[in-house]
Amino acid sequence: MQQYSNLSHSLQTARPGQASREYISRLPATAAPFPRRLAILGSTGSIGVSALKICAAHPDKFQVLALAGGRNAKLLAEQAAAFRPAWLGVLDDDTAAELIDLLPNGYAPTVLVGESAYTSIAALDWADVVLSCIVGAAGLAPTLAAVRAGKIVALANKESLVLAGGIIRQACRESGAVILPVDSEHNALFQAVHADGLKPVRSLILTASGGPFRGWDKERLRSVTRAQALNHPNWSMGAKITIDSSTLMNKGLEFIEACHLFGMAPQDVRVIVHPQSIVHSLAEFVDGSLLAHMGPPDMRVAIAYCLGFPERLGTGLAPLDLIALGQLTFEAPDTQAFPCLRLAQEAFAAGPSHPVVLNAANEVAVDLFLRGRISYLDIPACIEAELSAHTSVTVDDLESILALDHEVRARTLAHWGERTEQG
Ligand SMILES: NC(=O)C1=CN([C@@H]2O[C@H](COP(=O)(O)OP(=O)(O)OC[C@H]3O[C@@H](n4cnc5c(N)ncnc54)[C@H](OP(=O)(O)O)[C@@H]3O)[C@@H](O)[C@H]2O)C=CC1
Ligand SMILES: CC(=O)[C@@H](O)[C@H](O)COP(=O)(O)O
Ligand SMILES: [Mn+2]
Repeated sequence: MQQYSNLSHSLQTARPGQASREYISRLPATAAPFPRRLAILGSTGSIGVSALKICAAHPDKFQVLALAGGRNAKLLAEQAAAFRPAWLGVLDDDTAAELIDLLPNGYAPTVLVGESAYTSIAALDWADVVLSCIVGAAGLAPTLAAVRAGKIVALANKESLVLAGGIIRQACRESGAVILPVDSEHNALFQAVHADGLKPVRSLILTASGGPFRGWDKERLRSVTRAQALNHPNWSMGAKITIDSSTLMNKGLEFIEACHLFGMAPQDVRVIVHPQSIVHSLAEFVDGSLLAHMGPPDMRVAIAYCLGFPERLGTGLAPLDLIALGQLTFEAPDTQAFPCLRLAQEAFAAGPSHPVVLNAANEVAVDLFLRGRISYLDIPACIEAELSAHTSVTVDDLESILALDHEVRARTLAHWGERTEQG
């Protein structure tokens, strides 16, 4: 793993613009040995399920060592029966009991329970690659545990970088861990920057679909329903990120993620709306060239790239039919109707504790909206109110980040959870 590890570690600790040509001669042709031993945190979610499709398609390349879900015992039991990992993780005792009941006779994995299950699995000695795809702030401690253990971390949980980008980058430097970005835009950028041998980058351009309400004004957004907001035009994803996509908070989180991941100054990361979700992002170089990554809107592309890096693995996806697509269009984001992108950019500029507040308020607001307790437009209103009330505090370790996260959650829930139920 060593050569592989060095290359990618350098990529993320240096700004691409500062990377020298020496990387090119170190590009590994056949670096990490297969089969790779894989731990998946969040295997019962949308990303986890897609990742297991890649594993099933390449049984010679991956050994599934550990799977962790939250509370979906049935799906985890099915996955465990198919892949026979030695370790399983779940959130609570009831789920563990249900899971154990469902496991096939003669297969007795170690079942770990509770929050420590995820950090233990993340740091398992035997794991080569950890796929971090738990949703939300719950993914931070496991991501950090994997990074501290020096793993190759295929990172889908963008919230980890939003909450603790600086700490994670420092931990990568100390442990030699590498992060391979799974998030489609950052994976696209990784591929574009990598393909060009890490030459100086002038800016990064993140594409956004614009979500299901692209072109709507605030008046129309007032009456958005849960079902409408969960109906993403292009991607099939978990509920929380689907709502984030619709409010443009997803792009706000991704803006922060990109700044940390690629060591970019905020003014060098731009967002454009591209409703077809075929161009997944673009890197702009000093000579004016733009390298775009295109592909079908299916996360198996990005996941396979990370799990197989630097090899490319088959995904079984049909080739893109560009003639059938006809046209690819681009437009500016509407930050009046969708203020969450601006709120995230302002939070990033305001200092490290603001993104923690942004994320906690957003997670609570999205959950309240999904439960019919607040309206769609209450989501940005709630986040803006929390950010306005916040004065910077020091968040320089996991404990202080989680303490602030819990405090903001409690306050947001107390204030917004008590409001009149929505029809
Ligand atoms: N889906 C996508 O296409 C993309 C997702 N991402 C990111 O990847 C991450 C996962 O997204 P997605 O797969 O859509 O999410 P899902 O909601 O589909 O899945 C979430 C996973 O996390 C588990 N989980 C939820 N809460 C906890 C908790 N408190 N402790 C431990 N495990 C928990 C769930 O377990 P269970 O269901 O068993 O309770 C499930 O396995 C997110 O950070 C998202 O932003 C990034 C790019 C694209
Ligand atoms: C697939 C993926 O990476 C998502 O983050 C996606 O980008 C969501 O689409 P939006 O562009 O609508 O946020
Ligand atoms: Mn994305």
